Amino acid sequence: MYTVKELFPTLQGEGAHAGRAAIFCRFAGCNLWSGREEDRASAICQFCDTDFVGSDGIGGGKFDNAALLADAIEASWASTSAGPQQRYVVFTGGEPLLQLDSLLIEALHAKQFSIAIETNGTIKVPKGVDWVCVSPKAGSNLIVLQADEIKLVIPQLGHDSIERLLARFEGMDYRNRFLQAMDGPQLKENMALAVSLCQKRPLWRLSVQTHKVIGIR
Ligand SMILES: C[S@@+](CC[C@H](N)C(=O)[O-])C[C@H]1O[C@@H](n2cnc3c(N)ncnc32)[C@H](O)[C@@H]1O
Ligand SMILES: Nc1nc2[nH]cc(C(=O)O)c2c(=O)[nH]1
Ligand code: SF4
Ligand SMILES: [Mg+2]
Repeated sequence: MYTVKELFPTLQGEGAHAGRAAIFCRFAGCNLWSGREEDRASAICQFCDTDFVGSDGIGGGKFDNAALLADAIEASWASTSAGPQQRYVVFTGGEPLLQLDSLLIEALHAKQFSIAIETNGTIKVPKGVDWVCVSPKAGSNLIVLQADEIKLVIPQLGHDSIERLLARFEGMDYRNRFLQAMDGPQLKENMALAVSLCQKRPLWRLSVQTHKVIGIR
């Protein structure tokens, strides 16, 4: 059984694949926050911009098996009139690795989908995922030490220690490195910090949450 908060066609808004047509499958639940506002201040991850509780969003629901969820993802792709080429699904959440498993990966590969994940990097990635974006969270135990993409939301630590953190990630096996300004009341300041860090440390590129800028989901 898979619990999906929402399932919708859109464009990937962030990172190396920004602008690419994708189905977003947002799984319910996360291991770093309950999703309840009253727990936010005591959570390991406190800045989340997403509602991932329950299965009541657009296209959400409980799917009894991998075949049923893969069919729903395929139907969502077809709903945009896209043909069978370039099929792409992004699993996010919440934390998708609490639910994504080899049965679902196989069912989607059988339908010629490329599979991407957005993960906090605390859970082992199953075989067969085609694109891994890891977004480490301060205070969590990062175990995904190799990925296609790292997308670090800043600031999560004092400004001095951000540069030490960047230096550490520069020495690791991430093929694309992005900084993303933390959304919220300080977005403007955070964006200025991200821009200046990208200028100072050109191994990093800026990831703008383009879907928010243009008003799509
Ligand atoms: C909602 S998370 C879900 C996937 C996974 N749990 C993770 O944290 O990577 C999706 C992406 O949004 C980023 N994100 C969450 N809250 C944000 C915020 N307030 N500002 C900018 N990015 C944020 C996360 O770091 C992650 O890259
Ligand atoms: N369009 C769009 N792109 C995204 N990239 C990462 C997202 C996420 O919440 O994981 C996201 C999202 O929610 N919408
Ligand atoms: S780890 Fe991801 S889904 Fe979980 S609370 Fe943090 S940003 Fe949100
Ligand atoms: Mg999002």
